[in-house]
Amino acid sequence: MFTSKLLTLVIVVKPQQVLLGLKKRGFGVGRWNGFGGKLQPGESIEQAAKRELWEESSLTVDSLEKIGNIRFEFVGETEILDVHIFRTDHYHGEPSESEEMRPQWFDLDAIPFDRMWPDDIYWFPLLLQKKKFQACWLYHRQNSSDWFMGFKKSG
Ligand SMILES: CCc1c(NC)nc(N)nc1N1CCCCC1
Repeated sequence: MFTSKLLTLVIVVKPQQVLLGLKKRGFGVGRWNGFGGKLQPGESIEQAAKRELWEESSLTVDSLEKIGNIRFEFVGETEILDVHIFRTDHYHGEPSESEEMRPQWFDLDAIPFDRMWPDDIYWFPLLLQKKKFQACWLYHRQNSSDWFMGFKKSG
């Protein structure tokens, strides 16, 4: 019996750079990623995305563009992560470090894919080209830390 957990992910883009945060604790610690997390009761996905962006980077946005959806299944686990991905090119404020994340701007030709989740290299180019995408990934542990990843037929 599978359950799915809704998660948000916001990628902030400016003409030649993308904003990523270094996860300082918890799930995905040590990886650079967009800003996001879980929904709170009564929140829409977009409201949660804006709240998480504010909490993790101090940025606020007027609008978010829904650009993708990726479902992650982890072999041996019954909870599927259903990640709704947003892009924004307009934001207010300056990125500042939070307890969760240390924000940093990266040139588009220097995105640290080797220190991000392994699936990102497949969909970041689509996000940067403003192409919408859907994906299903199957992860399974090869040893204590590494994750092997394969495409999983959607559905
Ligand atoms: C684990 C799912 C995941 C992932 N692949 C595995 N890749 C990226 N970039 N972000 C992810 N989330 C984004 C929502 C918050 C949890 C981590």
